[in-house]
Amino acid sequence: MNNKLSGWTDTIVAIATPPGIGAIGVIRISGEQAYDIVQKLFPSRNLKEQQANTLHVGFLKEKKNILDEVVISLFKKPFSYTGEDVIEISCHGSPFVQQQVLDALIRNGARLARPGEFTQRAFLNKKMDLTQAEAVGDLIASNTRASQKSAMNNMRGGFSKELKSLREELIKFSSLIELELDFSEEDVEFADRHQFSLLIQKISKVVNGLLASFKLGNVIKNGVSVAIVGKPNAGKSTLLNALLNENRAIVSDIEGTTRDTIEEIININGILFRLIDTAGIRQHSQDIIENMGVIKSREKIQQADIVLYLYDVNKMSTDELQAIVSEIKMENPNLLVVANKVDLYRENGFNHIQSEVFISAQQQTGIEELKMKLFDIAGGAEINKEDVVITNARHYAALSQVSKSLHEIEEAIERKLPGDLLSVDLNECLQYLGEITGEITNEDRLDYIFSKFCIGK
Ligand SMILES: Nc1nc2c(c(=O)[nH]1)N(C=O)[C@@H](CNc1ccc(C(=O)N[C@@H](CCC(=O)O)C(=O)O)cc1)CN2
Ligand SMILES: Nc1nc2c(ncn2[C@@H]2O[C@H](COP(=O)(O)OP(=O)(O)OP(=O)(O)O)[C@@H](O)[C@H]2O)c(=O)[nH]1
Ligand SMILES: [Mg+2]
Repeated sequence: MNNKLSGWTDTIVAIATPPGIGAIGVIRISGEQAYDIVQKLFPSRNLKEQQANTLHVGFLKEKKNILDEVVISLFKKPFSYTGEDVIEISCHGSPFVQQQVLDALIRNGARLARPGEFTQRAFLNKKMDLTQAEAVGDLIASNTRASQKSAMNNMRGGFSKELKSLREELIKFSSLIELELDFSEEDVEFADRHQFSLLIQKISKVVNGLLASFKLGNVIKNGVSVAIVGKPNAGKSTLLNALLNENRAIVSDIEGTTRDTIEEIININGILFRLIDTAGIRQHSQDIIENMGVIKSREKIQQADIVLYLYDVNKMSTDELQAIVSEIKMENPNLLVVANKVDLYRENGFNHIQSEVFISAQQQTGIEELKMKLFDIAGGAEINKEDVVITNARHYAALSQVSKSLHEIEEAIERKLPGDLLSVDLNECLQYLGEITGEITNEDRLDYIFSKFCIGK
C-alpha cells in the first residue's frame, strides 16, 4: 500500500486498558503483520488457520522465556475495529507483565501506536467518518448521561447523516451549474434559480439550527458554572452544602466566614454544574484578606454562566434588592435571585417580587425546586430531545463558514449573478461541509484531531 499518511502500513501496538494494576490488561495490535508477529510469541496454535472472531488461551513465550498466560482474540481484515487484521491479547493486569508483552511485540516488528491511531486507521479504512471518529473520543471522555448520549448519537452517525444529505443535494445543483458553464455560449439555465434558492434556504435553516445547538453542546460537554454570591451571612456556604448534600464549606454566624472561593461539582439530571461559593460582599470591611476574597467574588460574577444571588429574606428591603439586582445584571444578565431563611420569615411587608425561588438552606426546603430552576436555565429540557447537538468546536467553526457561504450564494442568486460566480461560492460551501465529515481533509489536520485521543484508542 502506498499511502502518503505516515506509517500507515506499519503494524501498530498499544496497551488499550488504563495504566495501573487491573484484573486483566488488553494489548491491541493492528496491521498486516499482526498475525505473523503474535505467532512468533504464541507457539501453541497456528493463528492464520483459526477462524476469525475466536478466542484462544495459551502461553506467550519469547524463546524460552514465558511472558504470561493469555487469551488472544482474533479479528480478520476487513472485519475489525480498524478494518485491518487485529489481535487483542488479554494478559494479567500487572503493569510489569503488560510492559514485558508490549516490549516483546515491539522487538518482533510492531511499532508503538500514536494516541488515537487505531481510530485514525478506522477512519482511513472507511470504517467511520471523521465526526464518528471524533465521537469515539467524546464518548470515552463523557462523564454524564447527557454527554454520553450525544457522543453515542454522533458515533452512530446521526450528525454525519444530516450533513451528507445536505451536501448531496448541493452537489446535484452544483453539477447542473457546471453543466451550464460548459454551454456558456448558449445562455441556458439548467439549474432552476427559484428551486435553487429554496434549497439554499432549507439548508441554511438546518445549518443555523445546528449552530444554535452549540450553546447546549457546550453545556453538555463542559458543564455550567454557577457563582453563589450575596452579602455576608446570607447563607451561601450553607446553600453550597445543601446542594452537595455534605458539609463541604465552613458555616458560621460570623460575617466574612468564607474568605476564598470554593468550587464543587454537582450533577443535576445529567448536566454538571460547577458551584462556586464566594466571599460575601459588604461595602466597608477593614479586613484585607476578606477584601481580596470580595474582589475575587466580583470576578466570579463576570465569568460565571449563571449568577445565583442569595439574600436573607428577613433583612432586605425591596428597594435595596432591586438596586442590587440591577447592579449585578450590568455585570452578568444571567441572574437567578434566591430568597433564603424562609424558616425565620415573618410577614413584614416586604414584597420580594424579584425572587424566583424561596428556600431555607439550613432546613433544606426548596432545594429541589432550585435545582430544577438551574437545570431549566441551562437549557436542560432540550437535552432529552433526539435532535443532533453540536458539541465540537471544529464542527462549529466549519458550520459557521458553511452558513457564511450559503448567505453569499443566496445573495448571488438574488442579484442574478452568472453561474461561474455562483459556482465559486457553491464549491466553498461544499468544501467546508466535506471537511466536517472528513470527505475533504489534509494530513496535518487529521494528525492533530487524533492526537487528542488516548493511547490504545
Ligand atoms: N475488546 C474490545 N472491546 C471493545 C472494543 C474493541 O475494539 N475491543 N471497541 C473499540 O473501540 C468498542 C466496541 N466497538 C467495536 C466496533 C467494531 C468492532 C469490529 O470488529 N467491527 C467489525 C466486525 C463487525 C462484526 O463482526 O459484526 C466491522 O465493523 O467490520 C469491534 C468493536 C468497545 N469495546
Ligand atoms: N435560620 C436559618 N439560618 C440559616 C439559613 N441558612 C444559613 N443560615 C445561618 O446563617 C449563618 C451564615 O451562614 P453561612 O452559610 O456561613 O453564610 P455565608 O453567606 O456563607 O457567609 P459568608 O461566608 O460570611 O459570606 C449561619 O449561622 C447559618 O447557620 C437558613 O435557611 N435559615
Ligand atoms: Mg460562606
